[in-house]
Amino acid sequence: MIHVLEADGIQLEFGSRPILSDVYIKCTTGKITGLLGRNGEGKTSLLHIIYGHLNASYKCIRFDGTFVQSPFKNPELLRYLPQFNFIPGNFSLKRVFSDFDMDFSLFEQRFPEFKSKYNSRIKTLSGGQRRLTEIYMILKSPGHFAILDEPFSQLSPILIESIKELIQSEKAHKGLIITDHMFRHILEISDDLYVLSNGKTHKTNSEQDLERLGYVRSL
Ligand SMILES: Nc1ncnc2c1ncn2[C@@H]1O[C@H](COP(=O)(O)OP(=O)(O)OP(=O)(O)O)[C@@H](O)[C@H]1O
Repeated sequence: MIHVLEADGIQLEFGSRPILSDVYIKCTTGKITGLLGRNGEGKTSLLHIIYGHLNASYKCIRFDGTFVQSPFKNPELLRYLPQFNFIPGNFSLKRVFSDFDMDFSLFEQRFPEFKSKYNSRIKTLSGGQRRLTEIYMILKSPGHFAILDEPFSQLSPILIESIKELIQSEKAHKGLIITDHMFRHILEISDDLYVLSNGKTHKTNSEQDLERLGYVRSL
C-alpha cells in the first residue's frame, strides 16, 4: 500500500521576520523527495515543523489525508535525522544496535570497516563512521517516512556513495525527504524535487529551474 505525507498551509515567522508563507510538499512511499534552498531559506525549520518539533502560526501536516498534530510522537510514521549527531558519544555500537533492536552482523557485512568495532564507543569512530551509523539507524528502523537533514555533509566521496546506495535501497520500504547543500547528489537520487525560496516551495521539473529560481548560477 502506498502512503502519502503532505505539508501545506504553513506560516512561520521569527519575530517580525517571515520565514515560511507558501509551502506545499508531498512525499509518497517508494520515492525520494528532495528539498533544496540557499542558506537560511528555512529548510530545517520546515522539516522541524513537519516532524512536529517546531510550532508554526499555521500548519497542516497530513498522513494519508488525515491531519497529524505531532508526528514525532509516532516514530513508526515518521523518523528524523537531525543535522547534528544525535547518538551520545559514550554509547557503544553494541548498545546502539541493542537500543534500536538491530542486527550488527548485517551492518558489518555491508560495511566491513566496522568489523571488530562492536564494543567501540561512538566517540572513537571517525566523523563519517559516526554519521553513517546514525543514518543507518534512521533508515533501517521501521517507519513509513524518514526526514534526512544534511546526510552528506562533511562525508568523504566514498561514504557519500555508500549512503546514497543505502538510501536508494531503503526507499523500497518508505518515503524519504532529504535536504543537503551537496545538491548534485540530491538531484541524482530524488524522484521529486522542491526548491524553497522566499518562503515558498517551488516544484521543479528540470535542472534549469534551479537556475531560474536563483538556487544556482549556472549548471
Ligand atoms: N529559533 C530561531 N529564532 C530566530 N531565528 C531563527 C531561529 N531558527 C532559525 N532562525 C532563522 O530562520 C532562518 C531559517 O533558518 P533554517 O535553519 O530553517 O534555514 P536553512 O534553510 O535550513 O539554513 P541552512 O541551509 O543554513 O541550514 C535563518 O535566517 C535562521 O537564522
